[in-house]
Formats: sequence, C-alpha cells, structure tokens
Amino acid sequence: MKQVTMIGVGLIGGSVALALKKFHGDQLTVVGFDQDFSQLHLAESLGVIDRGSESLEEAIEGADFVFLCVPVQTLGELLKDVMLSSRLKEGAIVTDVGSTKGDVAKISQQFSSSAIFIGGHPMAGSHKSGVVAAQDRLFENAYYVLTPEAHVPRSKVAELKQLLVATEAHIVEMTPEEHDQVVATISHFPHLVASALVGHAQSYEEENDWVLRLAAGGFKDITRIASSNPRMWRDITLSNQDFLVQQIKDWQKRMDQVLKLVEAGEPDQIEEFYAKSKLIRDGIADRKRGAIPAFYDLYVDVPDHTGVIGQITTLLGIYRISITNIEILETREDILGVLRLTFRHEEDLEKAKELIENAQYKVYRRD
Ligand SMILES: NC(=O)c1ccc[n+]([C@@H]2O[C@H](COP(=O)([O-])OP(=O)(O)OC[C@H]3O[C@@H](n4cnc5c(N)ncnc54)[C@H](O)[C@@H]3O)[C@@H](O)[C@H]2O)c1
Ligand SMILES: O=C(O)C(=O)C[C@]1(C(=O)O)C=C[C@@H](O)C=C1
Repeated sequence: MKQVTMIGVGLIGGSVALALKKFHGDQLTVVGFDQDFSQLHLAESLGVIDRGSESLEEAIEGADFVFLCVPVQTLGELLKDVMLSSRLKEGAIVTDVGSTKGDVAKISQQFSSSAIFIGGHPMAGSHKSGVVAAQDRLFENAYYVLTPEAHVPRSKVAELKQLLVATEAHIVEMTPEEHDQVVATISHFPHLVASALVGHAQSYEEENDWVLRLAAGGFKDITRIASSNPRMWRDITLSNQDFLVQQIKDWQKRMDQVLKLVEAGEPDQIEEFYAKSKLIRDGIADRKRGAIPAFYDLYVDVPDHTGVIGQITTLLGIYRISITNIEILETREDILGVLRLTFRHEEDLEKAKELIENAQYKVYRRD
C-alpha cells in the first residue's frame, strides 16, 4: 500500500487526490494537510482524502509521494520544510502543481535531500478555489507538464508518471524556463488582459451606466478568468514577472498594428485579420471529455419571484440532488429571470433537468 500526502487540499490538491483515489482505489492511502483546518476537515468529510492531519510533519511521515498544492509564493518555504524534514522517507518523490516552474526549480537546487523533487503543473483549472470545487476529472485530456532536472533518475520520473496515469492527462516534459515562457503567453498574460479589460470597460461606466449591465456573452466569455483568485494571480504574476513584462511590450506593438488597421478602415484587411485569428482559434483542440465546463450548469427560465426558486430547490432537495451553486442572472428584463443551477456531476444535472421540466419550467443547458 502506497501513501500519497497532499499539502494544500484546495481546488488542485483536492482534484488530484480525487483522481488518485478513484483510479488506485485501496492500493493507495491519501493523507492531507492544509494550514486552513476548515478546508482540511471539509476535504476529509467530503471523502477527498482518506485522512487529514493538523501537523505537516505527521502528514508527510511514511509518504511515498508528496504533492505541494499551495500558492506559488508559498512553495519555496514549504519545499524546504518538506525536503529537509527528518520524517520524510528516503527516496520519496516530492512534486508540486504550481503554475510557474522556474522559481521552485531554483529553490530546489539550494539544498540536498535524500528525497527527489520533480516540478509539475497540470494545465487545467478553474476560476473557482477551494476543495468544494475539486473534481476527479478536472485533468482528463489536459496536458500535465513535468519539469525534472537532469540529475533526477529516470526511474523516479517514470514512477511519478505511473501514479499520474490516474489523472488521464497527457504527461509531457519540458524545462522550467520553457514552461514559464509558454504559459506566460497562453495563461498568465491572458489573465492580465482579462482583468485589464474589465477595468477598461468599468472606466466608461461613469459616462454611461449601461456599460457593464449590457455586457453579454462575448464580454463574459473573454473575462471569465478575471473572476479568479486574486492572491493566486498575484503570486503567479510576481513569479513570472520577466516573461510577462516582455509579453506586455509585445502586446503594445500588436495593439499599435490593430490601431493602424482600424484607422485605415480597409474592409478586406479587417476581414483578413479576423479570418486569420478564427482559423488559428478553430484549430485549437477542445478537450472532448473531462471537466470543461468545470461545472455542469443548468439554466431555468423562471418568473421573477422568489417563491419559484424555493419550489425548485425544495424539489431537488426531495430527490437528494445536491446543488453546488445557485445564481440569478440579470440578463433578462421584466418578467422572466434566468436561474442558473450548478452541479458537480452530470448525472445530477440530467436528473434535475427532468424534474424541473416535469414541473413545467423551460430548462436548457449550455455546453
Ligand atoms: N486554480 C487553477 O486553475 C490552477 C491550475 C493549475 C495549477 N494551479 C496552481 O495550484 C496551486 C494551488 O491552487 P488552487 O487553485 O488549488 O488554490 P486553492 O486556494 O483552491 O488551494 C490552495 C490551498 O493551499 C492551502 N495552503 C496555503 N498555504 C499553505 C501552506 N503553507 N501549507 C499548507 N496549506 C497551505 C490553502 O489553505 C488552500 O486550501 C497554485 O500554486 C496554483 O498556481 C492552479
Ligand atoms: O480555466 C481557468 O479558469 C484557468 O485559468 C486555468 C488555467 C489556465 O488555463 O490559464 C490557469 C492557471 C493554471 O496554472 C492552469 C490553468
């Protein structure tokens, strides 16, 4: 029986734990530690981990694998504490899930340990945080990057890959620097742009208070990630600062070209600009299965009064269908409102859809 210890049982730690438990079953014990004891006990009661410990030292004792699933700026200190702990097994594999790999790689070179460190980053996630958002299929069909240093024995990399088969992700290897440069372009910089775009739109609100209210699908799609955890993105931005500064400079040049294009007002050139981007965007493969969308959303058209919401939630309660989130979308005026119900499991969504339709409400899902 192998032991895996998750340090930090939030969205990513919880999702890795669920995937491991589902795949490896009773061949594996998952122990958890989190500095936030309420998260730790929640993870335990949701069955995300087999056992929680309020002591880091106790949690890592006996572990064959230790996953560090904490914010990037916290990783260095934690890595040292874990790798230099006398309670850590000789030859244990310590890995992390942080969104940047350069900083943690540098820190891992500052000390020697009988354990092995292999950096990791599953390229899937959500703008939501915490163990309640964890899902066993979050990484299915996503890329999972490993950044082993040259001195790490290949047998150890193979051992980690074998464990991670449980995630059903595509495991790839690259250097920490290559990783950070690539994710700056397709993850970190887009988060900066999304947040800046929200601020940009909001700055026009004083002139006209319709600005954010009128925001529809397009604006919401491109800015979803601006709802992510600010602390997590502060850490990522600081940790990938150099590549991000370069991205911003390149972007300024690109926006200058876009400015010229719009000012010139040449129809063919404008269409070509959109056509080129469409071709590239259409060619990016979407993950067919797995956790996209990260949650299962059901939309119900409801008359705009609270009694109906109570009726629907009571109905689902009777059938023991658990709802992760309820939200009233203010996109419709006057009579109809749209109620968004979020579920963790597709089966729950399907059952809820059937029940609500039988109660004569118009229900639809958007994938
Ligand atoms: N959210 C995403 O989309 C995503 C995707 C891939 C990787 N990541 C990376 O995964 C890591 C975790 O992110 P998350 O989204 O799971 O965040 P989260 O907030 O959901 O979970 C982080 C957990 O770590 C705990 N924690 C913080 N410092 C700790 C410490 N010193 N010791 C023990 N526990 C500690 C927190 O209490 C929290 O429960 C980050 O490094 C992030 O960059 C995030
Ligand atoms: O889907 C989201 O909300 C994410 O932002 C996930 C996302 C990304 O794709 O940029 C964010 C950070 C991680 O390091 C990996 C994945």
